[in-house]
Order: sequence, then structure tokens, then C-alpha cells
Amino acid sequence: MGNVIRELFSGEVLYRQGDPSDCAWLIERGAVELHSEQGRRTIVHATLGPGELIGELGMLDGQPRSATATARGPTQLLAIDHDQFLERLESGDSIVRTLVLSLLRRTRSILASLPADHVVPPEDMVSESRDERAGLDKIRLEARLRDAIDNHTLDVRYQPIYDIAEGRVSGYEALVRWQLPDRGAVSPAEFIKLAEETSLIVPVGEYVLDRVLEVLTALRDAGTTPLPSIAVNLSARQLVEPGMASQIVARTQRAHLPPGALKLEITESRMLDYTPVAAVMAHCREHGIPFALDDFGTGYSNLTHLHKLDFEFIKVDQAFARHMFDSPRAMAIVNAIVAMAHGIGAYVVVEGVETHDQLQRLRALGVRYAQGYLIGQAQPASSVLSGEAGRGLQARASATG
Ligand SMILES: Nc1ncnc2c1ncn2[C@@H]1O[C@@H]2COP(=O)(O)O[C@H]2[C@H]1O
Repeated sequence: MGNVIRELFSGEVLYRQGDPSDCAWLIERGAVELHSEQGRRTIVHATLGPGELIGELGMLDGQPRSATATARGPTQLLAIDHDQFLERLESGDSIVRTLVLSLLRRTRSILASLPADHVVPPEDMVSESRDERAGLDKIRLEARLRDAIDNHTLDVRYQPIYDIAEGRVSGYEALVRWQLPDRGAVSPAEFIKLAEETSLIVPVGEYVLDRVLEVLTALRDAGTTPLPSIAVNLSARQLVEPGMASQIVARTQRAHLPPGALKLEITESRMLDYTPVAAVMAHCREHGIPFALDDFGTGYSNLTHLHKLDFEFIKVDQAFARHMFDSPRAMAIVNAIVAMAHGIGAYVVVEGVETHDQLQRLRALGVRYAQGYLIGQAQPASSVLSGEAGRGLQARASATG
């Protein structure tokens, strides 16, 4: 992945007519003039400004650049990745694909037949509908996400998980956070969903995995015993992405970590094809990587998952802990999940634990693990490394235990 954000000085050439096409660009600031040589004449086709795309023709059909692009004044551009765009086009509706490709062919033939002195005035080219603006915003966010991965500005935080039976923090869940200077926090739901639309989700997953393996390795090297486990969230879609599982296994083996140090939490927001997921899970498990089913009891995280796939941990959605005392039904459901989990040899982790009363009740129900604000919020790697992330809160959680 090259530079996602490109700054050009006035007069700098972005590319020349005839150059190979690798990506398109969104103009963020400044202006770009497009011109081509026809015989001895230089024809200026247009000068494009903020919010406009350039280079989309070559990106779409791989033909060489139809014109030379030169910055007029200091200009900032965002790269639109060729592979990601094509993945979207290929996974899109075949009717939309046909229309886009037909428009592309037609545009090329119109451009080829324009009189030599024809200049497209900028106002004729811009018609930003609401849909188009939403598309540009997505392009921007995606480009910045690629930039964040390249420049390591995604933040991984660690939320402690409390082992109720042993009375200590025994592990963490890694949670990825993304802060943009001009936008504030971008919710993981938004950027993970965006990344999942293309294979960009693979480098996001690898990024988090690498940070987690760094923390585990540092803890091990510092002689921390017992070594806490750290869980990484992956969607089943991510897990079956070609090469993902072998990458996970290879990286974990390279780190020489004991079995169980790295866990994977499967989050699911849609229906699954179980066979490939089961195969990948079996492969990881053989290499000492256990699995947790996340958000159990909501959305698509259902009994069929437990029937078809083998999980070592079931994470009960926080809604159940929250309503345990005001709803006997919620309490009965947690109870039933614990009984079921024991029946299939899995441990239960209840999320969203906020009070000592909840913790006490979960202990009485035989729940093994708790996670939530009572135990601790997500904290930086430095607190995990210093032991701080578990210690004080652990004392608090066990105070009434
Ligand atoms: N006549 C034109 N008016 C506006 N933009 C153009 C014109 N001709 C080419 N372009 C843009 O200039 C880009 C040059 O590289 P591409 O051929 O990849 O994609 C082209 C379009 O984005």
C-alpha cells in the first residue's frame, strides 16, 4: 500500500498521459488540471477541484492514462485503491456492473471524439447528489483507514476479563479504537463494516493480531505468570478470508506462546456457511488457539452456531447482565445458558457486569468469567504490561467475593 494521502506542490505532475493506471484520486484541496497532447497542441480538458475524482477511467479499465494531471496550486489528494474498488464492483449487482462498464466505454468514445479545443467547464462536471456525497465520504474514510493501518494510528485497547472462580483478572479482550483529529472517534461498528466490504478487513485483523502478539510476547519475556490470555475479535467472514487462518497460526507460532494465550472471538452479524468456518477453527485449535462465540443471545449469534461449531467459550451479551435483577427472565436465560454451556463443555463469560450484586449472582449461577465496567474499562497496552490493568480493579471485584 503506497501513500494514501498525496500532497502536490503547484505545477507538480501527478501522472502523464500514457502512464500505466494503478489507482484513482479524490481531490481534497487545491485543483488539478488535465491536459493531453494532440499532435503539437496541448489541449486543456478541465481543471477539477475538491470533491472530484480523477483517474477513474484508468482505474476502471486498466487502460493507460488518457490525460496528464498537474496540480494547480498546493493540492491534496486521497488515493482510491484499485483492488478495493474492483472488489466492490465485482461483488456488486451485475446490473450495476454492466451499467458502469457501459458508461465507461461511452465516456471513452466521447472523449476521443471531442473537438481539440473543447474544454469541459468545471460547473458542467459536478453534480453531487446525496448518494454521491455518501459515496465520497466512504471513499475518504476508507482511504484514511488504509493510512491508519500503514502509519499505526489505530489504537488497540484491552478490557480485562475476570476469572470468578480464581478471583483474578485472567485475560483481556483486545478492542480496536480509531480517533480522527477532525472527526473524533469513529465507531468500530462503522469502520469494521466498511473494511469488511473489501479485503481491507484482512490488514485490519493482522494489525490487531500483531499488536496483541507484541503484548503477549512482552508479558512472557517479562516472566509474567500465569500469562494472561488475550482475545482478538474476528468475524467469521474474516476468518475464512484466504490466507487469514494460516497467517494467524504462523504469527502465533513465531511468537512461541503457550496454547490458549491467544484466543479468537467470533462476532457474527449475518448468516454463515459453517463448513469452511468449522475447518478453519479446527486448524487454529490444533495450534492451541481456542474460540469464543461473541454476543451470544443477540442478532445472528444463535444456537445453530453452537450446534455446528465448537466453541470453548460462550460470551453472553451484556443485555442479559444489565437486566438480570429487573427481569427474572434475563436471570433465567443466563441460568439456562450456563447449564447448556456446561452440557457442551464450554465456559461462560458474561459481558456488561457493572455491579458487585451482579458478580455475586453470576458466581452463584456457576458463571466462570465476567467482563464489564466493574472489572475494568478498555485500557492501553502500557497498563496491561505494567499489570495495572488488572490489579486495582481485580481487588475491587473480589472485595465482596
Ligand atoms: N475531458 C475530460 N474532462 C474531465 N476529466 C477528464 C477528461 N479527460 C480525462 N479526464 C480525467 O483525467 C484522467 C486521466 O487519467 P484516466 O484516463 O485514468 O482518467 C481520466 C479522467 O479522470
